[in-house]
Amino acid sequence: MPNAIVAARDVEVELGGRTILSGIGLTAAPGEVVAVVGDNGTGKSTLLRCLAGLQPARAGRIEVLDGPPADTTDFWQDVARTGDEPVWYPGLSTREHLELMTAVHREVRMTVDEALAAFELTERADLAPLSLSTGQRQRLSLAMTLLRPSRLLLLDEPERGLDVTFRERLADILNGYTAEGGAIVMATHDLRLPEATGATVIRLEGER
Ligand SMILES: Nc1ncnc2c1ncn2[C@@H]1O[C@H](COP(=O)(O)OP(=O)(O)OP(=O)(O)O)[C@@H](O)[C@H]1O
Repeated sequence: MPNAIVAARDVEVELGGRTILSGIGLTAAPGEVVAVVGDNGTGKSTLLRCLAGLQPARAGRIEVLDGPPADTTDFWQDVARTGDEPVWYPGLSTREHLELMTAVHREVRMTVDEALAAFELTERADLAPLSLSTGQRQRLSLAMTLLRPSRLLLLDEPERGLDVTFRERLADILNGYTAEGGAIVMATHDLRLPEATGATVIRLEGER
């Protein structure tokens, strides 16, 4: 598909001798959101890892920004990902974790203060991440991902640990990202998030 930021066709993945994904395809052009849904163990995280170049596919074709995904610094210039909890740097506060992002990326999508406000962390800025609640830490992880520039967001269960009010706020934040021309592929168990972001839904079926 011309102009697609991510395009995958007939993706097949085997793990531990089992076929986890088979015949999976998706595309996301600038401004589009794809939500991958399905029961536990149906392969949502595996698919996101394939799109990130972290999991080889046994068959099929995946293109991200006109090339095969690869775990290289060039690739990660344009692609931002959340999944497992990031490594938190000992001794650095919530604010300083965001400042790290501004130090390593030439341009950022928002200032540290704007990110703290958008992710409702202003009051917690001086605490270490490990002193935050689970949901607050997830908000910090998302803030670090959304603060840096990217053209594609790969989000694995971005709603994890978030309360209902912030899940709605997250939909607004993601809509702001796509309005700027970014594309999003997310795995989610929250069916309101795809609806609120106008996502194309891909449902994975299979063994649980
Ligand atoms: N390294 C591995 N070796 C063997 N099997 C694996 C490996 N990693 C994952 N799997 C299996 O692949 C399947 C898909 O896992 P995956 O994490 O992609 O599912 P998921 O849809 O993201 O699940 P959840 O909703 O629980 O997050 C699971 O059955 C899991 O046990």
